[in-house]
Amino acid sequence: MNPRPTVDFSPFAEYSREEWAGLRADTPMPLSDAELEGLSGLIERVSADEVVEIYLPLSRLLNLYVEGAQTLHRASVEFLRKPQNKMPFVIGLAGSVAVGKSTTARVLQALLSRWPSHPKVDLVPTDGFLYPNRVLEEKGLLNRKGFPESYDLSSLLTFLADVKSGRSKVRAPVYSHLIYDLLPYQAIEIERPDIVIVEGLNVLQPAKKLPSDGEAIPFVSDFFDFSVFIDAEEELIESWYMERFMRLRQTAFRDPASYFHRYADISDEEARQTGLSIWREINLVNLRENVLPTRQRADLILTKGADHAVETVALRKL
Ligand SMILES: Nc1ncnc2c1ncn2[C@@H]1O[C@H](COP(=O)(O)OP(=O)(O)O)[C@@H](O)[C@H]1O
Ligand SMILES: CC(C)(COP(=O)(O)O)[C@@H](O)C(=O)NCCC(=O)O
Repeated sequence: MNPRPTVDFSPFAEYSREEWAGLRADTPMPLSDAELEGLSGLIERVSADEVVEIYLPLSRLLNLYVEGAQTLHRASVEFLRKPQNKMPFVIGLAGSVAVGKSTTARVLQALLSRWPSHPKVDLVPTDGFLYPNRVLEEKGLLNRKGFPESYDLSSLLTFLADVKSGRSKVRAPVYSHLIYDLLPYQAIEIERPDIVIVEGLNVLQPAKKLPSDGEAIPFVSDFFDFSVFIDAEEELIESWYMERFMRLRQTAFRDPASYFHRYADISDEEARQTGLSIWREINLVNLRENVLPTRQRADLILTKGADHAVETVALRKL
């Protein structure tokens, strides 16, 4: 008997690194070595190969989506015969703690802002929408930072609704990893952006009912025009988390203002144990319970291997 032909039900088309790199076409590499250096996070610089082979094709694809949305917006303004403000294109960027969201967000911001049709690209990390430590403590959530319930969801939704209604100036609160809390008098102000990149663990979470009135509320991702999930094996992410933790111990934790200052002077082994237990008891649990289950909701999944090198790219079929 002939085996049944296999049917591909996956909503994604998968590209190997080589196939994806070939989609760059003639997009020029717009970043100098010095700019790349400035963009990288704490430990390793993002390699020029990575930018050329992965992030340039992605910026080219996103440019097509953004220009398509701009054309559609102009057509509907004409149809409605009502003047409307500039409408930013919103990109959601999700994935585990330490998988490389903020580094990727900064690379994309730099690349996307080189296109003349969308030069103003703003970046908003969702940690600014965590409840302040005082509130987390009252709610018994101080050890659940990053879990869905640790965010002020209505404030995040209000921010996104303001951005997507074309308001000319919108402010987002700011979280500090140094003091491990919100910065009370600071805000990210975004003013008439072309693109907003919203980066955070939980941006693809399904909607929850707000306890206040039991009304159904939107998904955060309802406000996204495109979303990206960054994925990697747990062991790799743990090693990136630990590398960053041990490096911070020699840098930021030395600052007496740092919440983690007490970890600056303990032995390497004690620090390693502390970092590992924060990873295993908080961030890994959150990855398994809340973050990973949202992966299939993204429009594009970047899967990384060792050294943060992207090995496959899965793009939602249109
Ligand atoms: N593409 C990359 N190439 C090299 N190192 C990277 C890359 N992306 C992230 N890193 C490193 O991995 C660690 C975690 O990255 P980060 O962007 O801070 O993660 P997240 O925002 O997801 O917590 C940092 O030390 C950063 O320097
Ligand atoms: C601040 C974070 C929750 C990330 O927030 P995000 O910007 O992804 O919304 C995370 O990086 C973090 O610090 N988690 C807390 C783990 C701990 O208690 O140390």
